[in-house]
Amino acid sequence: MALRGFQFLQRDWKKTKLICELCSQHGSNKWLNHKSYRLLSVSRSHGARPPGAAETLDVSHIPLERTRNFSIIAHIDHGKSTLADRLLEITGTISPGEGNKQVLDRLQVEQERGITVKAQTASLFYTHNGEEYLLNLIDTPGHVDFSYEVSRSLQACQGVVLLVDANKGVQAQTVANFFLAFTSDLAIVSVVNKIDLKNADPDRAIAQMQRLFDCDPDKVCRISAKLGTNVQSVLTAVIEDIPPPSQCRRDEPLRALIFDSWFDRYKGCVPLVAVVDGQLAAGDVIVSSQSGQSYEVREVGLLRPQETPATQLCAGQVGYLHANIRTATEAQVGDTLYLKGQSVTPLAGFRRAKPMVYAGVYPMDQSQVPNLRSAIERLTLNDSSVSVQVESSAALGQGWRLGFLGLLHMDVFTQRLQQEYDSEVVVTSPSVPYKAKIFGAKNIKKYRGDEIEINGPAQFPDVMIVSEFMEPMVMGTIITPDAYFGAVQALVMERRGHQSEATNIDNERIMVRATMPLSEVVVDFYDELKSLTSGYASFDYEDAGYETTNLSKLVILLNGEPVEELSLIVHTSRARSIGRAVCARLAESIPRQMFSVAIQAAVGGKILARADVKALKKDVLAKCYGGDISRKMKLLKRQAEGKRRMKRIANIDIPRETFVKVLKR
Ligand SMILES: Nc1nc2c(ncn2[C@@H]2O[C@H](COP(=O)(O)OP(=O)(O)OP(=O)(O)O)[C@@H](O)[C@H]2O)c(=O)[nH]1
Repeated sequence: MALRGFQFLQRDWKKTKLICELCSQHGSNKWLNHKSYRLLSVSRSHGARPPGAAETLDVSHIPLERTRNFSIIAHIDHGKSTLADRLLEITGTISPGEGNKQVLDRLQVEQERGITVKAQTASLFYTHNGEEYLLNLIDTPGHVDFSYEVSRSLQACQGVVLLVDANKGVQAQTVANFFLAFTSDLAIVSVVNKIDLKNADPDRAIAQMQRLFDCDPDKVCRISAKLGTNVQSVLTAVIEDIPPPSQCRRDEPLRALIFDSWFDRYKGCVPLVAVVDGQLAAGDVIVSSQSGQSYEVREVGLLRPQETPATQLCAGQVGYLHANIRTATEAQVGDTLYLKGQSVTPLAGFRRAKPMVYAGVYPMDQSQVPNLRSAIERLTLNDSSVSVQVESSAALGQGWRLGFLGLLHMDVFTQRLQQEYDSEVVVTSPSVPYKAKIFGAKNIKKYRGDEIEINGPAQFPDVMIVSEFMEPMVMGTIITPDAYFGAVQALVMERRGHQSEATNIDNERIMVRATMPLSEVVVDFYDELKSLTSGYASFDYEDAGYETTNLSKLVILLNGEPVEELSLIVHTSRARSIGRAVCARLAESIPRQMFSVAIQAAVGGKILARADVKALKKDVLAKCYGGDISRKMKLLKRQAEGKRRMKRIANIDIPRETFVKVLKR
């Protein structure tokens, strides 16, 4: 396999360079100097084996009793990926070394931002009391916007390692993740990390865990994932306290649940499956229970963390398969695979993620629509929490209305579109999913029911026919030092929230639970909370249904022309203040044009706010007296490049980022 790849790369070096640029870290023009590591980099990032490492694993002899499937869960930055690195090292999956930093954070966006956005799996072999165990580890993201990755991963596990930072103690996402694991009936191994820090207080963190989660303080592992201190005790606890997947049956017909998948340009869709019953090997013909299509399996294997082929995958194990599945829509997460000719009951699959924010996503130019369509299809295969609907706009042309789990999720998704699929996009102002009850909807052709969902300003109905508007609410959990309790309460009230409880989790910190409108939370609540509490408070939220509200559509006009893409749905009491803020922000971010621009915010034809951008002719060559022509060309080229990144709306050039910026307070 590696040799074939090598010959191919030598024959077609242009393609090779392209691949490497996609991997970006290894992009280089110097083909001759780089051919060996180029092959390695292609291998690493696309999952194949490096040369010489191709050995087929046989894991069929490891019984269910010696198999453990577990996730590492924690608040953001408490050290999940660092612990995963140490576990990979201890089990010999990767060799110990300086270069092993967050090995499972393989996406470029993860490395750039230093956060995990995608759950990653690795199979480890570990000998305990003279017996070999197969441990399937899933490293999960910590940020609330990626909680769908956590809940999906937990379905493939029988237990979790719950990690708490010894310095910061229990945080809001720790509480949310604990309840996710607890309600899924999973065994919990409690671990306090970062005990090496100067101001670490593991006793305080353990006391908090005991108080909130009722865990046995003597069983909490105290570790430093960074230095490797006591990490072995985590592996022992995983083996002793997490049960094996005993509900799996190896002698039953095959049932394999797809719980992740990704697109490989050579191998097509690569599903990652949890084999629940039976076994799966190369040569088997499998059927998708969703599409009914059948495929011949070419290869099965384990992630270590690269793809490593195996003779077979047995019930209780987690691994990938290659079956020449060509289109991204064929291997959907939640699908059950079974052997052709056998009849089985499909597995329950996954609850679909409920989008928290919607935004229009459009190509920079309409000729890129087919590319963007295929990029969105391939990326949503790897991120199944994104919902997709086709939409079109007068100014931006054909595009898509995508549903995300939060603004960070939206940001990461659009960054991945650009980095992994070279698709640059314009994103319109995000909006939460509102609802409206319509008078006499039966008589209005375009409404099918009494209640409609409003996922963006373009869908906002005429207020005359609406009997009631409803907005999505969330139950927020805030953990804050008690010195900031008053400030936090004031912030919650300012954001139209109402506090339902406040619990002391120790002598210094309070956990506040409050119901708040999602629209008030989603944009910048966390930033504001962090700055109010000098970074000490943490925040997490969960869905809390809908409540009646009063909404208006704030229309933004540029030189008198309404711009749907910049319009917003707002709480009526906030229309004027948001209108003013949006006009001011637009005035700052719209570059001065050849003519003056009037920016207005209006509700139902009534102008509530206005700002102006004065006219200007930008002569980039103004300071270039005589001189070299290449210098002038460079300046003009830079100006043209800048213009390309703008979107022309109502004859006005608007920078791409403006659409999201208008929402910030
Ligand atoms: N001093 C010290 N630092 C640690 C330890 N474990 C992790 N860190 C540091 O904490 C930071 C966050 O670590 P990560 O492993 O990325 O945390 P994470 O929980 O995976 O982060 P997300 O996946 O983004 O939620 C990094 O700078 C690590 O080097 C530890 O035991 N001691």
